[in-house]
Amino acid sequence: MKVLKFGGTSVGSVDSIKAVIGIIENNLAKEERIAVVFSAMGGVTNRLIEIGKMAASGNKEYVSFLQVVEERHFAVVRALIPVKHQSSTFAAVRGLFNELGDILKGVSWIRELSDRTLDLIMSFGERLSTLVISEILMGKGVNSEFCDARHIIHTSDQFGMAEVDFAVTDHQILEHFAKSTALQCVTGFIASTTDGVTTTLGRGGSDYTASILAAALEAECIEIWTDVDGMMTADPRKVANAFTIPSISYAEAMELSHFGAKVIYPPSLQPAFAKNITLKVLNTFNVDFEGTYVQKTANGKDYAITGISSIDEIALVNIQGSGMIGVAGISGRVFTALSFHDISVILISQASSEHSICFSVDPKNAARAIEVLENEFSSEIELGHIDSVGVEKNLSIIAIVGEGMKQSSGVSGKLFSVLGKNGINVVATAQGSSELNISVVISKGDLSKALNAIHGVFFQSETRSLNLFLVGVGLIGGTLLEQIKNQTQYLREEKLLNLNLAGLTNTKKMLLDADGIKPEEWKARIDEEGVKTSLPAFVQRMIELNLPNSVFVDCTSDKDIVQYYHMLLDASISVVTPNKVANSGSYAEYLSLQRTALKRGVKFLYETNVGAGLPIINTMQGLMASGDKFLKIEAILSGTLSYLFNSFGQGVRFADVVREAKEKGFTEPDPREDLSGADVARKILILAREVGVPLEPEDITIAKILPENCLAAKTVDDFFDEMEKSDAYFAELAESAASEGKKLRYIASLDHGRAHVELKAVDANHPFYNLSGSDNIVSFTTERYKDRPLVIKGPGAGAEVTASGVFADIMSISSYLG
Ligand SMILES: NC(=O)c1ccc[n+]([C@@H]2O[C@H](COP(=O)([O-])OP(=O)(O)OC[C@H]3O[C@@H](n4cnc5c(N)ncnc54)[C@H](O)[C@@H]3O)[C@@H](O)[C@H]2O)c1
Ligand SMILES: N[C@@H](CCO)C(=O)O
Ligand code: NA
Repeated sequence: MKVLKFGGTSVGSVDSIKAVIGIIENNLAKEERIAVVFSAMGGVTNRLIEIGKMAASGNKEYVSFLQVVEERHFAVVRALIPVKHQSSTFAAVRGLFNELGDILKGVSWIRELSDRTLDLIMSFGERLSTLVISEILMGKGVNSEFCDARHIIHTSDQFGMAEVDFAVTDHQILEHFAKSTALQCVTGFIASTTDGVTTTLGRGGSDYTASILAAALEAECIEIWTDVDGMMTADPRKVANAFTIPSISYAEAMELSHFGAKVIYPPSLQPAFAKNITLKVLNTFNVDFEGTYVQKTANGKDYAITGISSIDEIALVNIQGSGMIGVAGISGRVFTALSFHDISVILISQASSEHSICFSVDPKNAARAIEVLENEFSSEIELGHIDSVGVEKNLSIIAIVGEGMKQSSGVSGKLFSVLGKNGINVVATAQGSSELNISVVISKGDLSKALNAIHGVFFQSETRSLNLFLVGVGLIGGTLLEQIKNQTQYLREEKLLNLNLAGLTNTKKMLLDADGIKPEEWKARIDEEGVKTSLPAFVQRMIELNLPNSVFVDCTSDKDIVQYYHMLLDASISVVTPNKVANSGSYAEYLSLQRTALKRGVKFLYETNVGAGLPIINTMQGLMASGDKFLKIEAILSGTLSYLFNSFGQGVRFADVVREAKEKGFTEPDPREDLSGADVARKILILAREVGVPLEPEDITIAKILPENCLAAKTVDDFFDEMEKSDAYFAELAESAASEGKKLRYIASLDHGRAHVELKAVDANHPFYNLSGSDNIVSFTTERYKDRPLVIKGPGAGAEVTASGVFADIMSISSYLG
């Protein structure tokens, strides 16, 4: 025996009823013995309540509202019952509406709507839907019978939420089902007293009907047919990656639905649970989908938790005072007073200091809760033993639920760590000793971010997202987008990582889209949908979006952008950049960025500030963290200058090689920065700071490469003109080095806390002699690398290597976020 229950959406329209009939016929074809329970057509119960209230208030418009409800039922009859059988069904439906019309007329006369009358009015919803569907089945030749549950389920006269008399009910169900072999189409939700007065079963009433039947008939299974794919790991409207939980225990289902998962209402399934009857939650609109099995114990688990659920809005009430410490009975009084005033408490937390108790309630009860407690403790408040009672609003609760967390360590660690890494403050927390549920109270504005971030870490085999916001789509930014485009599939398939480009701006236009901008479409989309660029607006919008795992990527050389780094890091958004401006300003600024990132638990990464993609800064940070001491740094840090000195010589003009370097993407957007030595000076400054030497920009001495006329050039074009004029000067430089068998090298060094940059001619014995192309080289002499220095060498400029260094920083944030 199997009991099938179809909810309001499943019987809400002609098409959905067709699907329902198909499901029933399938089951009958398998020669399964089944019983079916129906809710009222979707929305009808609420409509009937409204109509009843209108009638009671003397509003005659209820008549036309009722006609609309009637027409919905007629439409189903017309569509699904063969014409020659329609008239008897129409007559029966009309008969019910006449009866309901009379009742409502009475209500409008006496202007009173008791709970008892309301139950009677509501009962028409299920009576109508079930009658019509049983007629449709009969029209299709199915041997079926309409069963008015008021004849078999008997209850107390607590209208609105009547209590079932199981002794009588079970007996009547068995007797009724023994009488006939026809398929029973049973009205959900409704029952009656032993005197035959109509009652209803309260929230989840039709599930309750199915459960009562299944328990009495000792069914193997109840199928709850609804409009979603079973119970999900999280609310799919809030978490796009949520997926169906294949198997869940009764206890877990209880916990999840207490915290807002509305697919089933477990208290109404208690009779079935008590008899270990399996429950399946299935989708009428996706018949072949497996759905969710709800059983006493769930089948093997793939994840540490089973699901996440939340209550969007709660208020947190806090009562505290030194007079509470060690005093018995305070919490008893708190909760007795609340229960006396019918205020339901959602979560309770008390720290072991006993100094305060906090609990959360529905916000609409918050003011009353305070009043109740201030009354209860008025004398303690007066004596100062209890401070006044406080309330905090605009909060949400998130609960992670699962039997898997019992006696397994690390679950709460993971929860709090992902919240921390996303800058989400936990206001209160509670975990019962059943270890089935850990609840956290957070700010309402962080709810969506928190749900997505938590879902990401606990359901890892589902793809996680990293949200990127890119500023500057020039050489490096553009190349980065190209690299991301080419890696998207690999990252998704192999690393289960979705790089979601959520925002993009160039100097003209900007575009933000939380759902992502495909890298291959960015140009077209920014053209069509972009709005005028405004960096403050971009940053503000990003912060407002409040997406989890957000990373700001600055691929400009903009000097003013840096002011936003603080704001971003402070909002727990990581920053990745090849732009050296932030780290080469004042030391105080450098330090404060480092501190802010640390404080907020996010990352500020800038590996490409020095040597492009070469692992220079990471290596230094690793050595520093592990306690090595830097004694000396010597380095060639300009890809552009390296290329120049490797390429120009006999017959090659200096200005032409600079042009080549620019074309190859080695130079700064303004090549004067490279040739003036400024770029190298910034880099050695950054390296000095990385090893704890607090230098300021003016502390670096820079030897000039260029003659005065070049340095004085006002524009980049003038600059090239001046270099052409200075050809003889450069030729002389190159020849004098070559004549001694030497090569020119622009070497930066840090020694005994002093940094300088100088132009040297080095011979073949010098370790920096053998370089080619845009090679950089750094040589670290440290306490651990004393006899032979640690050397890192390779191409230190260019679009591909720089963009891939930026990409690597982004990837390291993704692994940090887990
Ligand atoms: N080229 C290299 O080898 C290399 C290596 C390491 C680091 N870097 C650094 O990478 C950064 C980018 O270099 P690039 O070669 O791509 O420069 P680029 O001039 O090609 O690109 C920068 C882009 O940013 C845009 N931009 C500037 N300010 C902006 C703002 N406020 N809002 C939006 N867009 C803005 C510009 O219009 C330009 O399109 C620089 O900081 C550079 O120092 C470059
Ligand atoms: N312009 C820089 C790019 C790398 O920072 C260089 O030439 O080295
Ligand atoms: Na680097």
